Amino acid sequence: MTKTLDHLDPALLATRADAIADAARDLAAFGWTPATSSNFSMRLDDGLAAITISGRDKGRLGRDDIMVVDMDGKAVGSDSRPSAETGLHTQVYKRYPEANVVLHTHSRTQSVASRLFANEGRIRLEGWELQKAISGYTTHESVLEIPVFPNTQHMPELEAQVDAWIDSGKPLYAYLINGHGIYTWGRDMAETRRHLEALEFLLGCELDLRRLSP
Ligand SMILES: CSC[C@@H](O)[C@@H](O)C(=O)COP(=O)(O)O
Ligand SMILES: [Zn+2]
Repeated sequence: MTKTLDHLDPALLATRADAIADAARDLAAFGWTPATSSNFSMRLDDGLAAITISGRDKGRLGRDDIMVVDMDGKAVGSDSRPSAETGLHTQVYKRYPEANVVLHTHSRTQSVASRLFANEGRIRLEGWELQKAISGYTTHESVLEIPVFPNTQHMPELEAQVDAWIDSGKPLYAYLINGHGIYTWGRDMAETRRHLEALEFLLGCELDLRRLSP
């Protein structure tokens, strides 16, 4: 059955679109969304999410740059093309019912770290106080693993890699895609931004350590 927006409160969509645009403007100002890269979404209900339209300048989003998709990534009530990476967003909503926001950015730090750690397939973070910015982490002594998946333009391949990591029982709070960027999520926009900002900081610290260590 074709889904419609009939049962969706337009005020809810407008609020979510504004929240996405506000966050995107800030992240773009940090320089993390160069050249129309990056994509952002928020869950609307069990079956729908608001997501950025493909190819838009993420630093200048308005309500018209956000559309609705179902959990199969299909456009609902719009002829626009959703983000090319919509499948990675809906995957998070399907795998993590508590997740309501997904943020994907392409910062220089994220991009360089993904290349540097690609051979190891993961970045192991340990000993950093800021790990506690990730929900569920209460001490710098814990180990926070961020996988680095090979990049591909074929989303089902990427989704399969993410599924395999989750199915192996390992915790997943974020992942890098090699030469591409980072995906992270959370219960609300504040938590998700905290995750993203902490990870950006931690990846930068790891890069500095590699640069400075003899
Ligand atoms: C402009 S290059 C980056 C894109 O290929 C992609 O990785 C990206 O993040 C943005 O794609 P989009 O389709 O606008 O959501
Ligand atoms: Zn991307």
